[in-house]
Amino acid sequence: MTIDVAAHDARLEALCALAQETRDFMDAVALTEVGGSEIAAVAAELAALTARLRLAARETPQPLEIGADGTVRHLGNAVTGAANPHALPLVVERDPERGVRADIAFRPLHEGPPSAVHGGISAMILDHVLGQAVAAAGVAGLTGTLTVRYRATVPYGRPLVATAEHTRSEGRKSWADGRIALPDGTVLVEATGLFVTPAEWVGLKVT
Ligand SMILES: CCCCC/C=C\C/C=C\C/C=C\C/C=C\CCCC(=O)SCCNC(=O)CCNC(=O)[C@H](O)C(C)(C)COP(=O)(O)OP(=O)(O)OC[C@H]1O[C@@H](n2cnc3c(N)ncnc32)[C@H](O)[C@@H]1OP(=O)(O)O
Repeated sequence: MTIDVAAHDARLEALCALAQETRDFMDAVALTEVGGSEIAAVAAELAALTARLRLAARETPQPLEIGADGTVRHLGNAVTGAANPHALPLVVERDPERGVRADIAFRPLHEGPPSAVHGGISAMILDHVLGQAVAAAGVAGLTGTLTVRYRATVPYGRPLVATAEHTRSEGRKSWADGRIALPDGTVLVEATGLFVTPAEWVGLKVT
């Protein structure tokens, strides 16, 4: 079987653009003040679009890909996947001082308590960045436990920063600490997690 790489890449690019349009749509749904009949008309158009996409569908989102250089791309990931409308998407970078870091831009869509971000959303982001910190340390694993301390409510609509670092490993168990903070370093939520490397992942190098 031959794969047209250019067509494949162009399709994925189009899918990522569709996911971003979908995020914009979801934001608009959360904030709209248009009238009921207009809402019903938009819902009908949306249902027709959904039917078009379902004409050809996969059973799972875009898969995790590990490049020859060990870099990981997971376009279907719920936190980082550019092709997944659920994702912010978060862009996680290696931080020379602190393991990994990511700029976060929460939106009104993420509201939990009035005017603040849902605690489960913050926990999801922390789960992910802690996981990437242990992966960056060469000991990628699945979350065993995650402990979250909510110090202050998390605002949406303003820039925030998530950081995390691997702290230690014992056998297949690895620990990481992380936090979501204001740009001035004020910590809003902090977490510590234990990640277990499945036996079949031992030795896997991801960067
Ligand atoms: C081969 C292809 C690989 C492809 C993927 C490759 C790489 C991925 C690459 C990059 C990843 C990049 C970033 C990651 C980013 C984010 C991470 C997202 C994290 C998640 O969103 S992930 C979803 C939620 N997560 C789960 O879905 C886990 C479900 N669960 C299981 O899959 C198993 O449960 C597992 C694997 C956890 C353990 O299974 P197991 O059979 O390997 O473990 P076992 O029993 O042998 O225990 C060994 C030692 O760990 C201790 N231990 C075990 N479990 C523990 C627990 N929960 N708490 C505390 N300690 C625990 C034991 O007490 C023992 O400790 P001791 O050695 O001291 O006795």
